[in-house]
Amino acid sequence: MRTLAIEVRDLSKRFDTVTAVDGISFSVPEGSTCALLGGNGAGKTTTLAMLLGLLLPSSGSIRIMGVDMMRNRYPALSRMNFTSPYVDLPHRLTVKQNLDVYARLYGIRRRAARVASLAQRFDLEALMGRTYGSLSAGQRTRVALAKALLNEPEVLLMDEPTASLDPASADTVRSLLKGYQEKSGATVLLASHNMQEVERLCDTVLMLKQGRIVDRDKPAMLVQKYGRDSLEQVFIDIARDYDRRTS
Ligand SMILES: Nc1ncnc2c1ncn2[C@@H]1O[C@H](COP(=O)(O)OP(=O)(O)OP(=O)(O)O)[C@@H](O)[C@H]1O
Repeated sequence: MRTLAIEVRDLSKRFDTVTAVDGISFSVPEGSTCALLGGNGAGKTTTLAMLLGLLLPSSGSIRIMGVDMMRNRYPALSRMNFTSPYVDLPHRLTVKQNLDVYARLYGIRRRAARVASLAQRFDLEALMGRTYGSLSAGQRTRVALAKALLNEPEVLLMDEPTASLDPASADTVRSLLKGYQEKSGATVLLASHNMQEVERLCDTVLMLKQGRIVDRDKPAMLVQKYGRDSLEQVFIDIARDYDRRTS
């Protein structure tokens, strides 16, 4: 049996009157890629933020690489990384300075070589001297992705990794992510609204609705189960409360 890289049990998050995440349980086996899908406000970002320790859960447990994240997440954090449109990099530092600072923070050996190699992979070489704050949204996304791979994470959490990228850049980034995942054997959990991305990258899908997991399976199995041609149609069915038993 494969080792579980991520194990979430009965996880909930309440904000005053809103229950953003409502008792979800799931696990992600080591080396696999799992998608969190759901409409706006379904609880994807809140779930990822709790996994990263940015938000304290109201209840439940999280284990990442066997580490109880509620007790002491530090042994796991150095082996993880993340991208999120809600967490910015320092605007006044150049791209090169940003990557260098994070490489120091992560204690990377042979920093210059690692930064140069990621800059080349993410097509950042021409941007290295520019301040991060002066970049376009898509350029910032590429920098954030390079930053996320600096420490060669074993677990990668990604919130909308290609949201602001043009189709060609998004395609390149997906290939890079898939290549990294296959080469390193990393475990990836990503939230996305892009169904083609999910079908291409993910082994399993967790369908979230109003903070609950309403379905879970391999992308192809979901398409088959709902009698549809694509994951996009399944997503719309679930969002609109389609009852497959009556079809
Ligand atoms: N800090 C907060 N205070 C109050 N409510 C919050 C807070 N953060 C999130 N929520 C609420 O929790 C619910 C889940 O939000 P979350 O951002 O996790 O959804 P999401 O699935 O990531 O949505 P989207 O696809 O729109 O990014 C929403 O109803 C949201 O309004």
